[in-house]
Amino acid sequence: MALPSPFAPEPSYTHGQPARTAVLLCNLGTPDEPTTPAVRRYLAEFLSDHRVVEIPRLLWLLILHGIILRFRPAKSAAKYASIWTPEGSPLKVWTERQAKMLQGWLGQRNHHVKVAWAMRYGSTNIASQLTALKADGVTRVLIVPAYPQYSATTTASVFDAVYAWASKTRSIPELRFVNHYHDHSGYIAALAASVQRYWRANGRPDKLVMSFHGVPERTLHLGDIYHCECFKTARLLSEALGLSKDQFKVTFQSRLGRAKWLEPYTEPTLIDMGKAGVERVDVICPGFTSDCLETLEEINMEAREAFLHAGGKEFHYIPCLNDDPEWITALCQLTETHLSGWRTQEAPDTAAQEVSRAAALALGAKQ
Ligand SMILES: C=CC1=C(C)c2cc3[nH]c(cc4nc(cc5[nH]c(cc1n2)c(C)c5CCC(=O)O)C(CCC(=O)O)=C4C)c(C)c3C=C
Ligand SMILES: [Fe+2]
Ligand SMILES: [Fe+2]
Repeated sequence: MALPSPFAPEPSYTHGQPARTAVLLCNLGTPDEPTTPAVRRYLAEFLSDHRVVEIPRLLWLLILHGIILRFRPAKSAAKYASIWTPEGSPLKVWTERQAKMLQGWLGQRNHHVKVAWAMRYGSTNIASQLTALKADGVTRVLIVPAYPQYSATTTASVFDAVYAWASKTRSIPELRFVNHYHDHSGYIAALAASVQRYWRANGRPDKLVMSFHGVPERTLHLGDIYHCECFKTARLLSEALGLSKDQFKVTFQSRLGRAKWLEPYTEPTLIDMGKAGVERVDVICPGFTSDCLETLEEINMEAREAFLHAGGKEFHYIPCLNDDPEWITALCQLTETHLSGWRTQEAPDTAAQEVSRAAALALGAKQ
């Protein structure tokens, strides 16, 4: 009797076929709908990831299931409802659009590449998308996280999901990973152009606040490079805009729990500015490549309210790069660099095909 294999059977799909290359754009994930049960499902998966919360497992699971998942889903669902669009969650809508545009851009540059998108948590997950790509004959995949700054909490977690899928797969495609692009010239230029465009239309602020998603401060001491990469992005953006040190400020948002996170925190900083007589602030979130709950609700609603309440006069939110053509061009340059050597721009290697076809025939003849 044959023992069952831990790997699912699969066709030897690469046999005699030319290599097919894909780019998988991976973002964080979002609930399927802005309801308490859907948000609870999403948060349960997200916050159970040991990359996201690095404290002893048992203690954390008790806190997560005993406290957080009881109260947070309803509050978060109301926030999601305030930013939801007819097409769904903004994070999903923008990520899908970026993938479509990148497909077109790469196609125009004669790359024979399939561009897909996936989410680390929730629907359209990384495993299901990799399985679909493989079923489509893809043999090489470039993984592109939507995060310009590397963090173990986000980037490494995307990679974990890819490795987990690969560990259950017999024929693993060739894999490449983009770790970060916090200092990529195209990304910085796209950010600078979006700020300049905004300022041409709306005038300039007293301060530009660059707000990045926070992480626990402990991760910095444990060696996470995220903090340094945020500051490098901010410095490069300020240089591109010709700002002096007193014209901008880097802050960190979205703190969760009681531990110390990276400082200065965005909202208290804005409150201090409002109290100190700063009349106009413009806020940009360079670490988010798509608008989402954290930018549209936490910054453009909550932080706005806090600043104005503290005495500020004008609050302007500068949107994320979303479907900005300069950003898609940067994404195209970035992927092109990482695709090099995979010969996506050439016709399939017919000589190699002939050899493998001949080998297949010879094998067939022997059986
Ligand atoms: C322990 C908690 C969290 C860490 C660490 C963390 C890091 C981190 N997150 C992003 C990007 C996004 N986070 C988003 C939402 C979100 N983040 C956390 C917690 C941590 N994030 C929670 C609980 C939530 C859900 C919303 C809520 O209940 O407050 C999002 C938006 C998702 C959306 O659906 O719109 C993004 C994007 C980064 C880049 C990062 C570390 C660098
Ligand atoms: Fe987050
Ligand atoms: Fe938040």
